[in-house]
Amino acid sequence: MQRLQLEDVVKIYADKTAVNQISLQVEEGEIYGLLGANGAGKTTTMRMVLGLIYPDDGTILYNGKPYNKELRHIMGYLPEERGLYPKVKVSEQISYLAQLRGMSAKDADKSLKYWLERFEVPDYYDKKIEELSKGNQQKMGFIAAVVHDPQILILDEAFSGLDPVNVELLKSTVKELRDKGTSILFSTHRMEHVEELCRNITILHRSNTVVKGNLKDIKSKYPREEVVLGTSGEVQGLDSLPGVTAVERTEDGYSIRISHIDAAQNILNTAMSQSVIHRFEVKEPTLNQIFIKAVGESNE
Ligand SMILES: Nc1ncnc2c1ncn2[C@@H]1O[C@H](COP(=O)(O)OP(=O)(O)OP(=O)(O)O)[C@@H](O)[C@H]1O
Repeated sequence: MQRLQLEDVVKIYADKTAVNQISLQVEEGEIYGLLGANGAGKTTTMRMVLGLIYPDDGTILYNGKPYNKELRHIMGYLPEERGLYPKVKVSEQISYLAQLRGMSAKDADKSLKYWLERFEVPDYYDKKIEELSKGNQQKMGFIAAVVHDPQILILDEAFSGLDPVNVELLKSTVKELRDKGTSILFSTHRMEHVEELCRNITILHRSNTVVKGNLKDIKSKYPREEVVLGTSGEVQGLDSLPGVTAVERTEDGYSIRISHIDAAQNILNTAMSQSVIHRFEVKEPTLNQIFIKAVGESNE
């Protein structure tokens, strides 16, 4: 089922088009990656989905229906900038936010306690936000976004400021929410997180959609331009093979840039005639490479 649908959504600020005809669909139990360079239009898109600002054109549907105020109860938002009041206690603040989203005081308290236990910080219940470290404030922001068990969760740089252990903790929580059916709009500049979590993505650049679709399909359409070669010793003449554009020595062999897939076979033959091969891989482009390429091409 489609939880969230954007069709040709436009937002214009004075003479600046911040979002130009974005269309995307997020299904039940899906994490959708919303990516883009700085100023591309991601936050504006998320704020429109949340009903904080209105689109100038296009439609946004939630479970097939247009926006109404009750939808606040089924949406959760972790903004990029800190959204919690520094001087207010975690318990008061998160419980208040949960009640604004339709929970009873008792259920809100129960859910908050569950999440604090889950993140192994039950003692934060009575702490003020300002007493917590930056990373732990981020965790409280995450709890504030999920405490009322939203159907649609919007995460903007959810893992920023977290140490690697906490990144893993939040990542596994996000996956669990997805598996329970939550639809997640996930925005980040960290492409490796997108590769791990998202099925479909949109890359925005200067308000326009420059790449959109299933991440695996997108990757298969971009040419493979890197060969990783593990060898027992040196291999001569790799840089003069046709289609080889750059050769770099690595710890255990070579990283070779190619302009065409046909070059891979010649590389393998050349290497085999001179050395024992313990690794040969024609690498799929990373999302980072695809992002840089797509944004660069659209600049041109
Ligand atoms: N309230 C506003 N008034 C005027 N222009 C705005 C406003 N909010 C955003 N913009 C402009 O709209 C464009 C998109 O901004 P937006 O904040 O959506 O980008 P973003 O993709 O979230 O960027 P970042 O990765 O830097 O957070 C930018 O050019 C920005 O300057």
